[in-house]
Amino acid sequence: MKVDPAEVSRVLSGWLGQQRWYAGKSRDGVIAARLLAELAPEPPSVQIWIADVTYSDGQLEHYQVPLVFRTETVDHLDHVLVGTVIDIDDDRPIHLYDALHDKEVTGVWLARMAAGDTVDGVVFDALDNPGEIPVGETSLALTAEQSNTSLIFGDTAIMKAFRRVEPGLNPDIEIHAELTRLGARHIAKLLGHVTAEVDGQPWSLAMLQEFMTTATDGWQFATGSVRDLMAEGDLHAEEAGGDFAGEAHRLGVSAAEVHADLARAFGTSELGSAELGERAAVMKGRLDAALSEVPALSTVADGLRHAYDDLANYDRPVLAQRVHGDLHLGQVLRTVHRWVFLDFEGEPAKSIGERRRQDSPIRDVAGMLRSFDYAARHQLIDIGATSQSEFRAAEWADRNRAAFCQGYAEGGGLDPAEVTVLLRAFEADKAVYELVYEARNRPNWLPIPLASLQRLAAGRS
Ligand SMILES: Nc1ncnc2c1ncn2[C@@H]1O[C@H](COP(=O)(O)OP(=O)(O)O)[C@@H](O)[C@H]1O
Ligand SMILES: O=P(O)(O)O[C@H]1O[C@H](CO)[C@@H](O[C@H]2O[C@H](CO)[C@@H](O)[C@H](O)[C@H]2O)[C@H](O)[C@H]1O
Repeated sequence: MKVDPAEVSRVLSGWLGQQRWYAGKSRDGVIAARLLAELAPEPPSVQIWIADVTYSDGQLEHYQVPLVFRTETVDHLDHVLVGTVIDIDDDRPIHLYDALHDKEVTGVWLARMAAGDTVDGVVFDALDNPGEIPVGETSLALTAEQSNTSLIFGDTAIMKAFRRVEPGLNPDIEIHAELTRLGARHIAKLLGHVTAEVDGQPWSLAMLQEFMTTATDGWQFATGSVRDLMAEGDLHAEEAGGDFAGEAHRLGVSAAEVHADLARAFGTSELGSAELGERAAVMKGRLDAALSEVPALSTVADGLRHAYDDLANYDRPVLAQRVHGDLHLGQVLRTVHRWVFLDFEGEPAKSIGERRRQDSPIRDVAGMLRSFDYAARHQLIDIGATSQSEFRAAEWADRNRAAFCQGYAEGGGLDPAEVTVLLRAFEADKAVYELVYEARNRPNWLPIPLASLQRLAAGRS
C-alpha cells in the first residue's frame, strides 16, 4: 500500500480544523503531511504521520496523526474517518482512520513498548519494567479530549498521545520519569514512553502511566462542594454539607510535597534582580498581547503593570525550581489514599524550552488559587449572580484558598502570606492567560478572570 503524501495532506487539511486539540483553528495554515513510522506493516497498516502546519506569518507547528489504512470502510469507525486516498500501486481507494480510536490496532503501541522496539527511528521504551505494560488489554479513548488524546487500557494504564509535537523532551515525560525513579507519592507512575529521534533531537510522541481507578478529579470534587453550598439557603461554607476546606488543606500539603520532590529531582536555583526584571517583562509582554485580543482588559492594565513592577523591584532573591506550570483543579485526582498530580506539561501555548525553565513554585500556588476562584464563581454564570450568591461564592473561594495556603506552608512550602508580591504577580499573569483562553474557547466565562483582574489591579487578591 503506497500513498502520495500530497493526498494525505489534502485529507488532513479538511480534518485537522475539526479536532479539539488543533490550535490553528482561527488561522490560515498550509498543511504538509509526512510519514514518520510504520508501526504495523501488515494490513491494516498503522502509521504515524506528522502534519507540518505553516501559518501565514511563517510560524510552524507540528501535529502527530497516527493513521490506520483500510481497504474497506468500517461502520463503527465512521466518526473517526479522516478521509479517503488512492493507492498509488493499484489505484484502489484507501480509507484513513484516526488509529488512536481504532481498538483493533491500538494494542500495537503497548506490544512495541513491552518489546522495547525501535521502528523507523521511533523508540518504544518500557523503562525497567516491561512486565508492567498491560499487553493485550483493550483501549478506551477518553471522550473529553483535551490538548492531547488519552487511551485507557484495561483499568491499569493510560496512554497519552501528544498531538502538538516539537523537538525536545516533553516535560510531562521528563518529570514523570524522574519522580517515578524517586518513588514520589503524589504522581501516577510512568510505565513507558514513545520518542522519535529526528536529526539527533528527541520528539516525545506518547507516554504510558499507571491509571488511577476510582479517583475523582479536583474540579468535580470542588464544584460539588460549591453546588452543595448554593443549595443550602443561607449557610456558611463551613456549615454546609460537602465543605471542601479539609481537602483544600490536604491539597496544599501535597503541592508542597510535589515541589519538594521536584527540587530533589532537578535541583534549585535563585532568581536575582536581573532575572526577576526579565520575568516581569515577559508578563508585561503577555499583557500587551492580551490587550489587543480582549480590549476590556484596558481598564485594569495600569494596575497589573504595577504588580509586575513590584516583581521586577523585589528586593530578595527568589527560589526557583522545576514546577508543574499549569496547575489547576482539573489536573489533580483524589484517590482513596492521596491527591495525585497530573499533566506536568506546563502551559500548552509555551515552547518546550520555556516550559522546562526553573520558575518560582509560587506560580503553581497562584494557578491553584485561581482555580478555587473559578470553582466558586462558574456556577453563577449559569444560574445568574445575585449580590448574595456573589458574597457566598467569594466566601467559599476565600475559605478554600486560605486552607490551601495554610496546607502548603505546613507541608514545607514557602508561606504564601509572606510572598504576596510574588503571588499577586503570578495570579495576575495566570488570569491574563485565562482571559485570552476564555475569549478563544468559552467567551461566557470571561467574567471570571476579568473580575479577578479587577481585584488584583486594585491590589487585592
Ligand atoms: N493517571 C491517570 N489516572 C486516571 N485518570 C487520568 C490519569 N491521567 C489522566 N487522567 C484523566 O485524563 C484527563 C486528561 O489528562 P491530561 O494529562 O490532563 O491530558 P491533556 O494533556 O490532554 O489535558 C485528566 O483530566 C484525567 O481525568
Ligand atoms: O486542561 P488543560 O491543561 O488543557 O488547561 C487548559 O484548559 C483549562 C480548562 O479546561 C484551563 O483552566 C481554566 O479553567 C478551569 C475550569 O475549567 C479552572 O479550574 C482553571 O483554574 C482555569 O485556569 C487552563 O487554564 C488551560 O491551560
